[in-house]
Amino acid sequence: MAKSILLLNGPNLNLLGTREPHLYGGTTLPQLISNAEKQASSLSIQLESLQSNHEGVLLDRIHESRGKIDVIVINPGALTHTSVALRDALLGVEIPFVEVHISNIHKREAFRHHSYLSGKAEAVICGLGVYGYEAAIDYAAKHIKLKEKAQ
Ligand SMILES: O=C(O)[C@@H]1C=C(O)[C@@H](O)[C@H](O)C1
Repeated sequence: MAKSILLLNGPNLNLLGTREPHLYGGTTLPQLISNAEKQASSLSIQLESLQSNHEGVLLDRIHESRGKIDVIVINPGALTHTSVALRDALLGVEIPFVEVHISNIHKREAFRHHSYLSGKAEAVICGLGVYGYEAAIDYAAKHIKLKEKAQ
């Protein structure tokens, strides 16, 4: 079965490009997804993606990924700081994940400094702008290839 990455973006990330560009930059979500698809393809890895403003939709997509997705790259948006359910879903399907934040959450309001996911992530990338997604996908691909070699 082809190796695959699921790229998840949480609430308000559909506004990328116009949302607080001093924090999140000018790249739109469609541009970001297109770049990610091209990068994954160059690494011979399938990429699926979903953005949702609804926690349950993200949870359902994670559940559906069990046994089908090799690594999840997720920017949970504000759910980072609030959602035990999202942490439980990721742990529940036993799929390794990489956490991405466009901004440096540790340089922002105190309520953004805590993540319910970071303690279980393979890696946490924040503050690199949208390049963080490129780094995360590169890391995820390496994780997949290392796992293939070990088998
Ligand atoms: O930097 C980001 O990508 C994260 C995106 C959001 O929407 C915020 O709620 C997070 O606090 C930070």
